[in-house]
Amino acid sequence: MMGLVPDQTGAARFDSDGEVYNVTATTGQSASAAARASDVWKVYGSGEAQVIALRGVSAEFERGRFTAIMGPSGSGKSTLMHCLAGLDTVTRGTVQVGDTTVTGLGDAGLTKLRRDKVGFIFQQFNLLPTLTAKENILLPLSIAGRKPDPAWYDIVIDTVGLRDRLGHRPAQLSGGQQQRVACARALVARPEVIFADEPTGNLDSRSGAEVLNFLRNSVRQHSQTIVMVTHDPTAAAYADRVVFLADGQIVSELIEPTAETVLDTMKKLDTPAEVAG
Ligand SMILES: Nc1ncnc2c1ncn2[C@@H]1O[C@H](COP(=O)(O)OP(=O)(O)OP(=O)(O)O)[C@@H](O)[C@H]1O
Repeated sequence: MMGLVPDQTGAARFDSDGEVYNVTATTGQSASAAARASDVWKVYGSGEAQVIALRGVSAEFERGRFTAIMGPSGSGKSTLMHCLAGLDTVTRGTVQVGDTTVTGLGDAGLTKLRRDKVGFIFQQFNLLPTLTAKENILLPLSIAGRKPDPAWYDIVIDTVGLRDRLGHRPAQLSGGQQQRVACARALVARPEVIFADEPTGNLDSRSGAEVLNFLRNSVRQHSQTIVMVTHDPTAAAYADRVVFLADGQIVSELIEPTAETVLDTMKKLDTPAEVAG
């Protein structure tokens, strides 16, 4: 008998033939969380057009860990990431990044949060075409009126392997190199947490692997916190932990995932008739 079993928090647990994936994402509170969602609901529209994108999501994203968010199309992955990063407002519930309560911040507070506490990596790179790689990397710090820590800047540039490309503009770089510029831009400010939305979605598998290795190393060697939305089980396997969403709820979690265990869990989520028992 397989079923989605509501737990005490109102979230669901994936239960299949005695094999239970514990959803520790929904329990307890730890001081080491870099980001936290508590009973987050997100409703778009109203009346017949209403969509409930998140239904009481509670999750913690530990400091110095790499977490992937997976789930079927429309399950709420991007919505959750946008709410965590202060790019979208929640309908109900609370979001915290470090010691900042994001929910309730006004425009000035949100701008400060995005400038000082979070870094972003998007599928489309989002580099400014008229700026060189170096100028793109330093842009968020320049806007904030901050200077990079020279030693850290050097580490970031060497880790992403861009030293001989710093004077190039995005159009003169490959997709993989452009995404590495975007990774360096996110890392150089040492944000509390980096949110990556399908960072390898536009890359071939080799460039994708380079970017993922770089992200994983920044977690392992420099204690960066990363939360990444992906559709790709191979990409998710680079993370320390995978949180699975289905229909706006966290339904499963894997620690130390492999591409196989991620794929296996996704297959179960993709067969709702079977899941519903
Ligand atoms: N701005 C919006 N207005 C109305 N509905 C929205 C909006 N953004 C997202 N939704 C809906 O909310 C639900 C969750 O969307 P979301 O983009 O978070 O899913 P996802 O898991 O990231 O999907 P995908 O994997 O396809 O990118 C979907 O049903 C989507 O249609």
